[in-house]
Amino acid sequence: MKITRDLYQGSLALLTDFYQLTMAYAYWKSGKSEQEAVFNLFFRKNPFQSGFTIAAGLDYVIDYCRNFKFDENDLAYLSEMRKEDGEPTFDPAFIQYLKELDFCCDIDAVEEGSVIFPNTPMIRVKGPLLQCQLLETPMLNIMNFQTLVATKAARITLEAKGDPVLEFGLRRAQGIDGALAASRASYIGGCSSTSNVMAGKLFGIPVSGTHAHSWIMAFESEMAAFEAYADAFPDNCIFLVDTYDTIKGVQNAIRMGELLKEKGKKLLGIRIDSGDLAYYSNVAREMLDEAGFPDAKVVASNDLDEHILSSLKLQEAAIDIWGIGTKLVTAYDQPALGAVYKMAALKDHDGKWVPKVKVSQQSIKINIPGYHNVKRFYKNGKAVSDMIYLENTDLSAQELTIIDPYDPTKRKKISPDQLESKDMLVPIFVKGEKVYTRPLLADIRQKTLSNLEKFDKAHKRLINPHIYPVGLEESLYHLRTNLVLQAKNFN
Ligand SMILES: Nc1ncnc2c1ncn2[C@@H]1O[C@H](COP(=O)(O)OP(=O)(O)OP(=O)(O)O)[C@@H](O)[C@H]1O
Ligand SMILES: O=P(O)(O)OC[C@H]1O[C@H](OP(=O)(O)OP(=O)(O)O)[C@H](O)[C@@H]1O
Ligand SMILES: O=C(O)c1cccnc1
Ligand SMILES: [Mg+2]
Repeated sequence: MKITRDLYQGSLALLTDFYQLTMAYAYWKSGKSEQEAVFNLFFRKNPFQSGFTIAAGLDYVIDYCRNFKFDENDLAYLSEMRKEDGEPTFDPAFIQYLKELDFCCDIDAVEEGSVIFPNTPMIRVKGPLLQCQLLETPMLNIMNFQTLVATKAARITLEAKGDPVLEFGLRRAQGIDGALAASRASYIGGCSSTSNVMAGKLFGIPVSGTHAHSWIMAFESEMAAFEAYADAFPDNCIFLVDTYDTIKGVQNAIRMGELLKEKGKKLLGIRIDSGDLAYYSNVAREMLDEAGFPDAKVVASNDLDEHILSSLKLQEAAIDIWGIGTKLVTAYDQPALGAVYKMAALKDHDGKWVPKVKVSQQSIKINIPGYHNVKRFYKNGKAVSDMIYLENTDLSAQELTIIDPYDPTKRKKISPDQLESKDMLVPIFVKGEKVYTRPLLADIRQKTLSNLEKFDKAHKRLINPHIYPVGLEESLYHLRTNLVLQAKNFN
């Protein structure tokens, strides 16, 4: 088998946990496969102690659902599976059922690039129980990682305060697919470009880069290396100055700048990849300015993250462009988001929806039941709170109360007629048909930036961000409380 090409043989249907398939089989056998259900995908805590999260990955989910099909190879593999007693794991009639399976769910989701918060549904799936169940693992796989990295990228780009952030992560990313998804998510989160050429080709992300220390080391002197690079790329000269001695490197870059000037070309900048970046960037800035290159940019890299970036800004480092790899694409300080996918309602045999809760000793693990949506309220263009509400609730009252799902003493009154509002979930699939027009990636990135603008800076600071209010509409709060009490046999 070719490991890195054609590995999936065109089908992702088996990219799931085995228990999804055994449950699917058992649903089918017990006559429950077509019973209608609602599931929600959500997370319980913002990553990185952030005050917000950026949604990413929906486009992959759309692609997954559109190609939701077990192909001949998948079915052959499943047919060959055996139980301990040597009998086939799956009845041939079930294999035939899978073969004919036609994706027919309704899916609503928050758009990529949305600013989102714990406990609110990112994706809501309604459809036959068996299909809803089969979507769990692949959707979580996709959404958990891309949302995590998009959030990390947004935190970094917010601290960069408009300076370009170049994503350099490919060499340290979690494998091939992890690298591609991370480049995509980093761009959604606000990075300007990627060094990953394949991500550029596949997703249309701008590709950019400088050169490595090995380039310098391949020549007899740093100056000779700069000259050869300028010869090949006279319009794209950003010289890496720290291979031997950063100050001498900047002097050489300035000499090159003068040579380029004589040819009617321009020194774009320098890159510093070691040492005290505040100190060296300022020394380099002064040298470049004095030599008549005020437009030459200083690029910095070397194990940067949002915290070091923020510190460098406070130190007034003269850095214009930030190259960030490892800590961005691996989401270094929190390797997984922890989003979950939980049943919220099931239709009974009389066609009535029954809301469902999973009870837990840990109150944070008790899900929000029912077919619900999220409404975001805005005042003077700024987001003020999110309300999770049951779709059939009458919201025409003058005043609504939202209640914190984990602390009923935390409440907020909302006067809907004095505020603008929008529902966060938008229709993606209706009965298996795609109704959503997928935006261009560059537009999603733009949306992230403009969505973040709508939030007060208190929610965006790195340390102890102010918690954005998200609450349950009162009747949903009571429904949930009663269901939990019922499940615990209190009433
Ligand atoms: N002024 C600064 N304030 C805070 N952190 C900084 C500052 N300058 C550099 N850093 C960070 O400090 C760390 C320095 O790491 P390290 O000691 O491994 O690098 P180095 O010795 O400078 O370079 P290298 O090992 O790549 O030659 C990096 O994460 C870098 O981003
Ligand atoms: O530091 P990151 O945020 O991951 O950014 C990417 C790094 O990759 C390159 O060098 P590499 O780390 O391969 O070698 P180095 O450690 O000698 O710099 C580059 O010079 C950066 O340092
Ligand atoms: O283009 C660069 O400067 C670059 C690319 C990948 C990793 N580090 C640096
Ligand atoms: Mg390094």
